[in-house]
Amino acid sequence: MLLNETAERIRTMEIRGAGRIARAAVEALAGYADTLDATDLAAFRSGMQEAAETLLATRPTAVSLPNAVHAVMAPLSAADSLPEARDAVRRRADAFVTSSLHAVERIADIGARHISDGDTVLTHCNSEAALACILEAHRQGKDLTVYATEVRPRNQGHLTIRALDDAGIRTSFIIDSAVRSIMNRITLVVVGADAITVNGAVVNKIGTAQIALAAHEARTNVVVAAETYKFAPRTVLGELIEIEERSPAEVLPEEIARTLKHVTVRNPAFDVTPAEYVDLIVTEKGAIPPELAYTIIREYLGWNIEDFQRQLVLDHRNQD
Ligand SMILES: O=P(O)(O)OC[C@H]1O[C@H](OP(=O)(O)O)[C@H](O)[C@@H]1O
Repeated sequence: MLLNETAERIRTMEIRGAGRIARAAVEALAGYADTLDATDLAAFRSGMQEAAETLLATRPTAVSLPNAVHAVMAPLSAADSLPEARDAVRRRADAFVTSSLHAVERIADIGARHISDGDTVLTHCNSEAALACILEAHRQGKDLTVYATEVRPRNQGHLTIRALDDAGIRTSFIIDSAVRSIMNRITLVVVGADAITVNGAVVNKIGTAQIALAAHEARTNVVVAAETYKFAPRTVLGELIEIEERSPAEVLPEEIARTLKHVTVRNPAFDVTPAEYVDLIVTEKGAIPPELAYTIIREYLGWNIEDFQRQLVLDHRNQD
């Protein structure tokens, strides 16, 4: 698929879900590298940089996107020739896709251990990683009931109930605002993540934070299923995760909005759940309490404090 086409499909959410977005982006970069008509290495690097920026501009919140793009673009600066650079992009992209799919499988195995026979699980949105845990627990023969939310305004809950139904899992479908009223029946909340900060806060689909708050009040555990590339290295520098605000037309039809003079329709797509409302984060490297998010950033994403200090110096120089 062409790079611009992939970017558009990510922007319109035809391709969605933090992991799927990351895999689609690296595949688009590899395809672009194969066909990029560059006469020398410098032209290739700048063409690839432009392509990376087009992809990064599609959706701002899911950190899997910049992490995946970084993984593919990193070897470009070390390459000595154009064929070597082209080859490195392809190899890195293939490796990312393989390891991403493998990570989801590992998360399913590890996450399923935290789901017990007889659990009533609440999930929100349509997370590949969270669903993988639930489906694996079911596959292992655990008797589960799942509550799935609708997920206004884009209705990702419809995808979730289809997947649960296909697997033969007993499922109740509820509107987002019904969460607190059914929380006393829920024994475990399992959700995905678009980004996890260094202090263990979880950025996920709008509504996750109030689900976690209701779970906290009811003393119900909250498990987050997230690959290590959902952890946000730059939050070590104090950078905040940008929360995407999507078109008001997703929430209220324009013909109605047009008649309302004093009403502004807001459509934040994500919210932030503080670490204190999260009990466990299941990654492909193991399950950790949110307080250990920094260890994932340091050990598995390969970003250490020296990298950040160098980055800070560079940022200051650029500002001067
Ligand atoms: O990577 P996986 O686990 O599939 O999804 C992680 C998260 O990405 C989705 O965002 P959107 O629907 O693209 O806005 C949801 O917020 C979901 O929880």
